[in-house]
Amino acid sequence: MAGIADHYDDPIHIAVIGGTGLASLADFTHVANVKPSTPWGVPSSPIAVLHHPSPSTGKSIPIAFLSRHGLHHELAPHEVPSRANIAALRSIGVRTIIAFSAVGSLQEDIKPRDFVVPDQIIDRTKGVRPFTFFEGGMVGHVGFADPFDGDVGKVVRKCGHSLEGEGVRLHDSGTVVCMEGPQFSTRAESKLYRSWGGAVINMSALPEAKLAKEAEIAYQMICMSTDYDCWHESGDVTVEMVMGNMKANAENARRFVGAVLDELSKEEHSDLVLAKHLESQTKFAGSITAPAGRSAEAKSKLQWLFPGYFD
Ligand SMILES: CSC[C@H]1O[C@H](OP(=O)(O)O)[C@H](O)[C@@H]1O
Ligand SMILES: Nc1ncnc2[nH]cnc12
Repeated sequence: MAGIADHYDDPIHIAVIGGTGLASLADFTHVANVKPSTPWGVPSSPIAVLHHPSPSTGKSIPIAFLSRHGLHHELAPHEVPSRANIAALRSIGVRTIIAFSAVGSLQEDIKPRDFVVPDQIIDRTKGVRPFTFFEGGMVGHVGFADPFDGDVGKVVRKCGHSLEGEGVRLHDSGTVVCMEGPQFSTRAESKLYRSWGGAVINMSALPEAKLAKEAEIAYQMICMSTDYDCWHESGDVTVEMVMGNMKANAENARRFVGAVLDELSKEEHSDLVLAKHLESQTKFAGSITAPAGRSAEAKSKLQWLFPGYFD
């Protein structure tokens, strides 16, 4: 692409992971495309570096944008290289991720096109997706009680509420059920998830959120409801339904993400976006394997991801 660099030298602290129907962000200046290669492979798409003027200083803040399913939605949920995505983002300096997801609603009150900022996850993936950086000779156990970052979540909720009345309807909390897919749920499963208190359902929250937690990245998902899955009498979910609602509300989704980026780019949030509150957690969580038991391969991969942690 003319005028777009293939490298970017300054660290980038904030990233957006775009999902179904959100493959780019308008209204930002696209300055570079970077393609970091990681010990876990290459990310889903080139990482676009976008310039965004900080509302408090007017200075340009770089934002990384990664398309979860690839530039043309060619990766199924179980094919998304989440380890490479998270490792690549961390390697360019990212410590805060706003992840966007199209979801089915499991509750009457969460209508198609409503937004939900979830606070919990139920894991219904089937173990076929690589879900940890700690394996093959180095064991690590990070806490995952709160899969989303409370402080980033507060900022996201405030921004969402500021757009209410302009077409945005926001639910402040909810449990996202992450299923394996790619087929949608059976009616019995959908009803079961409702009985468990699930608010919305997708195929993408995991292992992304687990890997972000291991990588000491403050991670918050923004969900946009696109359908009532198959429990509701209004009709079963289809891809047309999902894409139709995504398209119809894409402008609101972009405005929501834009408002969050405006807010996070303010000087007052500089420690938050660097996730200072998470720093070094994984150093301790990942030091359970005694040095004599650490395999050279596992160690070198983790040294790549966490320079200085496991020397
Ligand atoms: C096209 S419907 C199923 C698909 O949509 C969601 O994608 P994303 O979370 O990346 O927005 C869901 O998780 C499935 O991958
Ligand atoms: N009903 C549904 N189930 C799983 N993922 C989805 N993404 C959007 N709608 C969905």
